[in-house]
Amino acid sequence: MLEIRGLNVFYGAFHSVHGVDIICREGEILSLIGANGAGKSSTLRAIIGQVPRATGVMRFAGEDISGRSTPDRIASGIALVPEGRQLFPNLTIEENLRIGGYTGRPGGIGLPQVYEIFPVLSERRKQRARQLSGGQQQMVAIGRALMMNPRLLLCDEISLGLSPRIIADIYEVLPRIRDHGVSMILVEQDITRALAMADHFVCMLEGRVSLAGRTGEVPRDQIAASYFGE
Ligand SMILES: Nc1ncnc2c1ncn2[C@@H]1O[C@H](COP(=O)(O)OP(=O)(O)OP(=O)(O)O)[C@@H](O)[C@H]1O
Repeated sequence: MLEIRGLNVFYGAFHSVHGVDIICREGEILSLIGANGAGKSSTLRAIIGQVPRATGVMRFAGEDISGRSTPDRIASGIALVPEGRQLFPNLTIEENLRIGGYTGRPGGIGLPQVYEIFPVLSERRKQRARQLSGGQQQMVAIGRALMMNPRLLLCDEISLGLSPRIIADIYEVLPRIRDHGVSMILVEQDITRALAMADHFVCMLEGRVSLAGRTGEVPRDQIAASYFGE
């Protein structure tokens, strides 16, 4: 589904991501883990085409997307749930969701499917986004990305600032999203949560891949060591 070879990301003169390789297969959940500043968000933003400069090979669904604009990448089936949600606070849930439907791939996931995945959003669809709890806002952010009918959903720290119970609720829904034919790359700082959900993981340290493998096959202490650079 997605193949990245030798990705470099630059912010002006600053070289943020160094030669990163990532493969995400169809139907897979891949966790991208690492400490603050490891380069996880930069990698995610490079996949959707939102970094000032990136080099390397990026193939999605068999096509080279490295030279493509963000709207073209979204149209080909990649959607991002950005860090911090970035909703329109004065628009209703439904209006926020519909904004996602204006871009992306035609067909597939629409409002009925999003409301089926997140029933609470259906009950509150006329409420303004600012009236919602943090967890419900995060559901709207995920729902808006799903309205783009993605084949690959990129999630940037969807658990940030939420209580453990709400995080569990949101993570419980991810397999249902996968059932709609959506592969996922999850950026997380929480190793336990990230590994519990994913098929494969990639651990980053200071802009480089420090370890990658199948979850369950790599010992936990080895993952922790590559996370902290010990
Ligand atoms: N817009 C930017 N301009 C300049 N440098 C940036 C920018 N965004 C990120 N960086 C730098 O790139 C490096 C990687 O940051 P990035 O946000 O990708 O890491 P991260 O692993 O996602 O960390 P976090 O969990 O804190 O978001 C850091 O040194 C950061 O300061």
